[in-house]
Amino acid sequence: MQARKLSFIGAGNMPRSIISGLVNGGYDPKLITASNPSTPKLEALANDFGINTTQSNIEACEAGDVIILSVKPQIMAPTCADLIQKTSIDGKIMVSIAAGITTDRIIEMLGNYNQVVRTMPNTPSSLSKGMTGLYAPDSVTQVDRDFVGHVMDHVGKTLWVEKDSQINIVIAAAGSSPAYFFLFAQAMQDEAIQMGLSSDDARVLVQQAMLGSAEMICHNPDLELSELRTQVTSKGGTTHAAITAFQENNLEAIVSKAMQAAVARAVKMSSDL
Ligand SMILES: NC(=O)C1=CN([C@@H]2O[C@H](COP(=O)(O)OP(=O)(O)OC[C@H]3O[C@@H](n4cnc5c(N)ncnc54)[C@H](OP(=O)(O)O)[C@@H]3O)[C@@H](O)[C@H]2O)C=CC1
Ligand SMILES: O=C(O)[C@@H]1CCC=N1
Repeated sequence: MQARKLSFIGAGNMPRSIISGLVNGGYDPKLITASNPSTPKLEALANDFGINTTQSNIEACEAGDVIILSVKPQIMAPTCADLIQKTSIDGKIMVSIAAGITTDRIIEMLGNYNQVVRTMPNTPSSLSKGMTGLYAPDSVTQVDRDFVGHVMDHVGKTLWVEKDSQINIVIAAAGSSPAYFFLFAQAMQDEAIQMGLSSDDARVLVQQAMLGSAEMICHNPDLELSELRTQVTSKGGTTHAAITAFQENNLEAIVSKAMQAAVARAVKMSSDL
């Protein structure tokens, strides 16, 4: 697939993760530009990955064929308004990574420009272990869908959804979920420290168990997750005691409530922004 020039508007945590995965995955850094109002993140991106940087969103937009709108949802509207007032976006593919802004709303923010792809990536993209959900309206050609999918394939796996609203499920299950796993890992590390291990030893135990478990899930696609759990759980043993404690304290209900809260927040943001 022919490479195209990518410009990121906003250079915070998420675009940095994508840029890291792209460059480490072989995307030519000379084809990547990022803009940001302050310079420290731009300097770090230029030093670490050799990409082009600018403090001007307009310059970044003019440099790119594919524009990745990477600002916080709350400033997406004024950022888009500024772009369409000061430069032409005709012929460009506009990609949003923002949570809680529907595709229709992005199109509206861009003055009814409908070459828009809505995506929801996550920060493991920095290690090319990301998960990105994508949605595009009928106005976007298959060639352009394929290109945006190809870009995000550089930083992990991709999943196209049929309806814009399903991006909110991607947020709950993958966009936000690295934070759930970090919280779980932190709670385990804290308890192992309480029980008498050093912080470093507690961390290595937790991180290696988490990594190995994730790898087992990936390498055993035909095994249900419940079966992988059963394989660890000896009758009358320690795992059974721990799992019983989780279930008596409604772990499944807590997870369900947390994912529903993420979706509800995205829906609320969509109505406010
Ligand atoms: N973090 C995550 O895990 C994920 C985030 N997202 C989405 O990614 C987007 C960015 O989030 P994230 O990177 O985490 O946010 P950050 O807070 O890390 O970064 C926001 C960046 O936007 C910059 N900025 C502020 N105003 C402007 C402007 N007018 N023009 C250009 N850049 C500006 C800020 O610059 P400065 O430092 O100078 O203020 C900052 O670098 C959001 O829409 C979020 O919903 C999606 C999936 C996952
Ligand atoms: O918390 C947020 O709103 C963003 C979107 C998904 C992850 N971070």
